[in-house]
Amino acid sequence: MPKQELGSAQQLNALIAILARTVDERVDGNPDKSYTARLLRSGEIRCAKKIAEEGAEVALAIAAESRKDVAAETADLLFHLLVGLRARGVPLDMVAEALAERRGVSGIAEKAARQTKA
Ligand SMILES: N=c1c2ncn([C@@H]3O[C@H](COP(=O)(O)OP(=O)(O)OP(=O)(O)O)[C@@H](O)[C@H]3O)c2ncn1[C@@H]1O[C@H](COP(=O)(O)O)[C@@H](O)[C@H]1O
Repeated sequence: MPKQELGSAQQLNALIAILARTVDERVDGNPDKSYTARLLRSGEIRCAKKIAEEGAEVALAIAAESRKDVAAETADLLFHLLVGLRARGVPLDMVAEALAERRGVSGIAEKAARQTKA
């Protein structure tokens, strides 16, 4: 399988930024006309349930469906994650910070450090 291209990640990054802005704009949107506005209006628990549902769909797609289905389900999940983050008032900066803090730290080393502390 070819390695992930940096250009593809940058394209996804740009699209996520645009989508996050759209989600922001929908906070005061009309729930009769906007799915995002409706979901935001329905509260954090509803957003959380949608994320769980979409996450399970990604998992099923990865296990047993086509690559195209995996990509489509992942797009659904990313959208619902953005809505859930907005519903909880978690800015993308905070997620970026959490990811940046882990950069270069192996998951194996991180788990070992946690087990030493316990
Ligand atoms: N990326 C998305 C996106 N991905 C998925 N969805 C919607 O998410 C919904 C949930 O998917 P499901 O398969 O679970 O459908 P469902 O069972 O009918 O949903 P529920 O009744 O359980 O909520 C569907 O209605 C999809 O259309 C999206 N809706 C909107 N966007 C983006 O958000 C923008 C703003 O959309 P509106 O807020 O609707 O104007 C759009 O232009 C898109 O760019």
